[in-house]
Amino acid sequence: MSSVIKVDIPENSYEITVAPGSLDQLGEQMTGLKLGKKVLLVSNPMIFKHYGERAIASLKNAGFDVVHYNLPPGERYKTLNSIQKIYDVALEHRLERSSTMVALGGGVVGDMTGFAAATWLRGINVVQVPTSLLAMVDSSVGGKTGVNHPQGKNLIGAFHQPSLVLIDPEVLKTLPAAEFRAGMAEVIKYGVIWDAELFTQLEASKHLDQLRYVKSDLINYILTHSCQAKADVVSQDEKESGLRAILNYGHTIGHAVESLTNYRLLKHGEAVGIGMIAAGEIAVKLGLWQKADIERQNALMKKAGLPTKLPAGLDIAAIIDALQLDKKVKSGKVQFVLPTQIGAVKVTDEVPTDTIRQVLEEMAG
Ligand SMILES: NC(=O)c1ccc[n+]([C@@H]2O[C@H](COP(=O)([O-])OP(=O)(O)OC[C@H]3O[C@@H](n4cnc5c(N)ncnc54)[C@H](O)[C@@H]3O)[C@@H](O)[C@H]2O)c1
Ligand SMILES: O=C(O)C(=O)C[C@@H](O)[C@H](O)[C@H](O)COP(=O)(O)O
Ligand SMILES: [Zn+2]
Repeated sequence: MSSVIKVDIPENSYEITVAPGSLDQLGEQMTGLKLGKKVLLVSNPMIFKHYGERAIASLKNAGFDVVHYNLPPGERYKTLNSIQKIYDVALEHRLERSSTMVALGGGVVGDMTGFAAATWLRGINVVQVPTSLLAMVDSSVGGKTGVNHPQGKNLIGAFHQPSLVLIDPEVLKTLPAAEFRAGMAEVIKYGVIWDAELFTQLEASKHLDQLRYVKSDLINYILTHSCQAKADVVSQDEKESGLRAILNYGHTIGHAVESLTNYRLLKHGEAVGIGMIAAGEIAVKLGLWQKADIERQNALMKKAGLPTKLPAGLDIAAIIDALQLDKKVKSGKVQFVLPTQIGAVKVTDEVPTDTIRQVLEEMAG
């Protein structure tokens, strides 16, 4: 079963195709988009080993002239230094304004390839072919691209929408289980912030961490509902001047924890899950959310195999300080995305620091 979701942004509209086996149709799918002949496929060694040759064969069959480059794997390499290496390859192979970079990988490859494409020759085409659950449901859609600064997460970047997002759920078969679990945090996020029906479906599933092996329509349902939620939000507010901030649910504390632990202890999705629990607890303490609802959220997080406590030994004062580097900070005030019911959130800067501290202390591992 395949589905197409439209991201409707003036002058930047594109489609997200979710279709099993579609990796072999990459070239064909790109043909209709009137892109130039030259393609730089960016991946990492592990993903390239699994899927690189198939992607390249499909591109070549469709008449594209392809070179490829593998980034070192991992969040620690999501840096300007890695972007410089992509530029070097782009220069060596004379990528032109009409050329395309194809990101074949998880969110790290996607964010960096997107940023290189956004900035090379002041912007060339990018196609996202996400291979992790997280990249399929989140990072490949919406055009946020970038890298980390040594002091903080995603501090350098640009909005640059892809020309196409091509999701082949079959590639999830090789995704390590822990990565699948981490991606599920962003799926649960959509349930809490936007799509109560998705949330209920996740609650009804017995095999949240095994879904990619189970023969059921649920994985397709999860991919399409998550992409639809993101497309709905981004279509209304491409550059986060308002509504889009809700996609940052769990990220205010999540990003602080991720960068304070030097991207070594937690995967992005795990840190976001911890941040969602913290934001939920803050919402309950402020009387915005019912206890019964946060219990549902946290039960889902446990069922998905996600951590629910802060890593041991983290300095709570350092987390509170790091919140100041969040991109949502306005006039020095930290903004939180807080749930009000399953499927709805509000953004507020009225969260007392004492409440944040109390919640973090309760969550200390
Ligand atoms: N731009 C956005 O809107 C957005 C949204 C969410 C997250 N992000 C970013 O995405 C990144 C996290 O992405 P991620 O969770 O995909 O991590 P990742 O890109 O590091 O991928 C996780 C691991 O899975 C491996 N992998 C990926 N697909 C595979 C497959 N099919 N088979 C085997 N191995 C595979 C990768 O090699 C890597 O080791 C973070 O940097 C985060 O900030 C960006
Ligand atoms: O697309 C968005 O907008 C999001 O906030 C999605 C997040 O899951 C993602 O991690 C994003 O990169 C965070 O954005 P940032 O602006 O806080 O870096
Ligand atoms: Zn995220």
